[in-house]
Order: sequence, then C-alpha cells, then structure tokens
Amino acid sequence: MRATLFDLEQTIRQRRNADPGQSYVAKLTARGRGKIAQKVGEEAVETVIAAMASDRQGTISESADLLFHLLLLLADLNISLDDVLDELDRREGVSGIAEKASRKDD
Ligand SMILES: N=c1c2ncn([C@@H]3O[C@H](COP(=O)(O)OP(=O)(O)OP(=O)(O)O)[C@@H](O)[C@H]3O)c2ncn1[C@@H]1O[C@H](COP(=O)(O)O)[C@@H](O)[C@H]1O
Repeated sequence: MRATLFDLEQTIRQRRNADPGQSYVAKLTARGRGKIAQKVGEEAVETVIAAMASDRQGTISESADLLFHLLLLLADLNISLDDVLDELDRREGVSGIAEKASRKDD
C-alpha cells in the first residue's frame, strides 16, 4: 500500500522523542526549530535549482526532502497537516488573481 503524507506525519511525531543517535527526526528536532527551519530553506533552494536545471529526477528527490522537512517543522510547531489542508480547502475555488486583487494594501 502506498504511504501517504499522513503516514509520514505520524512517523515523524513518533520519532521526535527517539534516540538522536538512531533517528534523523530526533537528531534534527534536538538541534532546535531554527535548524529545522534552515533545512526547509535549504531543501527549497535545492528544489528550485534542480527545477531550473530541468533536472526531473533531482526535482523529485529534492521535493521529497522539502516535504519531509516541512512536515518536521510543522510538527515542531504542533501544526498538523490537516491544519494546512483546511487552509487549502478554505481557498478552494477562489482564484489567486481575484484573491490578490481583493487585498487592500497590495
Ligand atoms: N523521509 C525521510 C527522509 N527524507 C530525507 N531524510 C534525511 O534527511 C537528511 C537530509 O539530507 P542532507 O544531506 O540535506 O542533510 P545532512 O546530511 O544531515 O546535512 P547537514 O544539515 O548536517 O549538513 C538525510 O539524512 C536524509 O536521510 C529523511 N529521513 C527520514 N525520513 C522518514 O522518516 C522516518 C524516520 O526516520 P528516522 O527518524 O531517521 O528514524 C524514516 O523511516 C523515513 O520514512
């Protein structure tokens, strides 16, 4: 059966308090939110670089790293994937162009 982002979210929550010597999730968590956030930024940049090089496999690999580290950061903030999907649901059907035009200060 195919693993989902919800499965990965659950694994990350379970691994946060594991032995940092045995778990990357625990190790990065122990290094603090700033380090997790830095990794999200690095993986985002690496995704962009791969995409701009039209490196399909690289973009897939870096995107997986990015999603994984983003879930780690969200877990550190006690934000669930459902919280983010709720926000996307809220936006469903609202054109990004129309939404931007409705902002007063833009
Ligand atoms: N999906 C992932 C996953 N994707 C990437 N990574 C790790 O993320 C790290 C990112 O690589 P980098 O080279 O950027 O990082 P780094 O070598 O630590 O570099 P520095 O920041 O230290 O310079 C690598 O160590 C990858 O192995 C992952 N580690 C774990 N998972 C999932 O999380 C589960 C729990 O992992 P553990 O907590 O390690 O048991 C695993 O079973 C997987 O399902």
